[in-house]
Amino acid sequence: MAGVPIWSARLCSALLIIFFGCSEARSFGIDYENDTFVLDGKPFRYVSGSIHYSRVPNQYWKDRLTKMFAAGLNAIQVYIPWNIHEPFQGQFDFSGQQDVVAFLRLTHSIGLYVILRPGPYICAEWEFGGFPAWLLKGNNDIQLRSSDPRYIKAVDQWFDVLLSEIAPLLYVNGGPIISVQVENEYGSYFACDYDYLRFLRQKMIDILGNDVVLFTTDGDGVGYLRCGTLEGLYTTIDFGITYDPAQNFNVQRKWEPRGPLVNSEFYTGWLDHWGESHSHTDAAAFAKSLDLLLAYGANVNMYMFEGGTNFGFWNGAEYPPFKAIPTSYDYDAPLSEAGDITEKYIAIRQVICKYYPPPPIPIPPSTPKFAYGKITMNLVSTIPDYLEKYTPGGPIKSKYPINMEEIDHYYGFVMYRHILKDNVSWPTTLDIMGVRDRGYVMINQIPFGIIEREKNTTVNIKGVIGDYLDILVENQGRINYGDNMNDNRKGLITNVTHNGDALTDWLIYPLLENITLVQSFNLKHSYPRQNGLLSTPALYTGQLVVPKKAPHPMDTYFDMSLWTKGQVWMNNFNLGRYWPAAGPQIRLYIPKPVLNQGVNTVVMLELESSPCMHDTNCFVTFMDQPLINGTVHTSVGHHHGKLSHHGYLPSV
Ligand SMILES: CCCC/N=C1\SC[C@@H]2[C@H](O)[C@H](O)[C@@H](O)CN12
Repeated sequence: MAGVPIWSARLCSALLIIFFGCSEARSFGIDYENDTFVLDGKPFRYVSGSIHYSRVPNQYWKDRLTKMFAAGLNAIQVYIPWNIHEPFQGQFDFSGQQDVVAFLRLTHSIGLYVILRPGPYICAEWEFGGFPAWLLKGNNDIQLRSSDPRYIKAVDQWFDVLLSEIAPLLYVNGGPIISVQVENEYGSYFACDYDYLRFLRQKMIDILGNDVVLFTTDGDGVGYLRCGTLEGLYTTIDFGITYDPAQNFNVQRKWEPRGPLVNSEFYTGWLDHWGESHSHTDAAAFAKSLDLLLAYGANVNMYMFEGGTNFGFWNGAEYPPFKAIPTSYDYDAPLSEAGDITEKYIAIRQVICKYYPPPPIPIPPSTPKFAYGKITMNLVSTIPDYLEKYTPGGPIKSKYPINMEEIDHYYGFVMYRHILKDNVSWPTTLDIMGVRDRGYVMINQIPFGIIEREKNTTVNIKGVIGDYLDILVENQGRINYGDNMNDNRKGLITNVTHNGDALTDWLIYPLLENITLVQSFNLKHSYPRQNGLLSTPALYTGQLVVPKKAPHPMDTYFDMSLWTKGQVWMNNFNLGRYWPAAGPQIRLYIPKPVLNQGVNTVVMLELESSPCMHDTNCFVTFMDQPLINGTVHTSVGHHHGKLSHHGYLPSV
């Protein structure tokens, strides 16, 4: 699809002026003499906040954006994740939760301008930094974020489609978009490929025209700006709390001696990792620093203002070492994950009101939360028993294991099955170096251990000819930052070996894209085996009954603190990953739009250790309070010392 030429968008704008007598052409630019942005010829400073439409249910977009307007912001900053809009190469989705145009129009209607960050790379603790995983299929040595022609071809096609959607929403064309970022902290990446930046700049100009402010953002260090900036793109920086803005902005002034001062990511909080304490930034300290920045005349975007949730499999990861991001992206932001007003929100609003008239609307209330209480969960099937029924088309057969990208299964789980060709006595050690990222090893459904990338990639087994060696692999999220982003393939990316010899002939089952099938299961003979603390990965279901009267349903929180690690769906909506055994997140946010009045169906995949082995604990609880700062355990999953190699079949 060719990009819509800019003249057509410009023509629309001109016709608006002619036929509707708009008094003057709209304009947004930079006044280098007075070191300011200018909007329709008048000095303009933005006080902005970041929100990601992909992390907030679209039914709640208006609630969060209105709260941002009520805080005194005049703009929002938003990323566009490429992977939610082009799930398969050449297949585009801008509908429903992906309707970015609707989100931008809604933002405009509320009275907020937009600072757009279309990437193509966005970082953001988002899966693969926004890149679609199909970029890695077959391209074993693709160099992302460079002039690699394979990468450029994919970006070119994507930007033709995306920027054509965006052009009519530029400020000059009657929309809210006042500026557009090129790439993202490119100076932090090793490639330093100026031709790549020049390609992006030209692509944006070709479709968006010359009347939009294009800018870059990098950490406030000379080392970052050396490779992150480009002629024709306005240089901005990002940094957290400071009590000496001059020192921070001196770095920007080395590249932009004149023009507006801009902190594009003023950190209100910070990201979390499973197994590490929840991040916190003091509200008063942040407010004091914001006051100094506004007094200094800076343009500020607060990152994040509304963090939201990594629903589904959309979280990213840090590397090295590999550390996955939790489901909650609360970020200790002024608006909580559920959009609740916080102390930090009030403190920020008070500071903004020192510089601008108070917003013309009251602060909207936090949405009500309800504790729906405890429900019993029931076993549906172990994953090995589920395989035959779930994949009617049968598994993929291969001599050696195949990584997820090659089988066009990009997110979630894959089961790799090998039927033993020899009797192997205890302890036979398997090397599974290429596990990406975490694997659950079974013999005939008996757990024999957990393997983890770069931490523990060997497991001892025993078995006889014909036994099933099953390895259930979880893709915990692709690395979203740093120089290792090209190495992001998932599943088993190398062979499984014993004494250096590769095991051959594998059956490969992509898992759990369509959770609706789980409801049709009634496998009586299926029950989890237990070995030490581990139980066979298995599916469980339960029913939550919500009163059939207003104000139900309401937001609620899913507490599975007796469970260990897995995935959970509500009414087939993928709420995300849970890992209370690691923390700090102990409960998952369930937004009201996911629930129905009446019966709601929960499905859980418990990977490690089910509480249902002891009938009394097979339940989950719905609470009215979040819990994302719980106890953390870094040495999670290392049950090996407690495994016996006999395994036993408990009575279930
Ligand atoms: C020390 C690593 C810095 C990497 N940059 C980060 S971590 C949190 C934020 C978000 O990822 C944001 O998307 C980045 O642009 C900047 N940043």
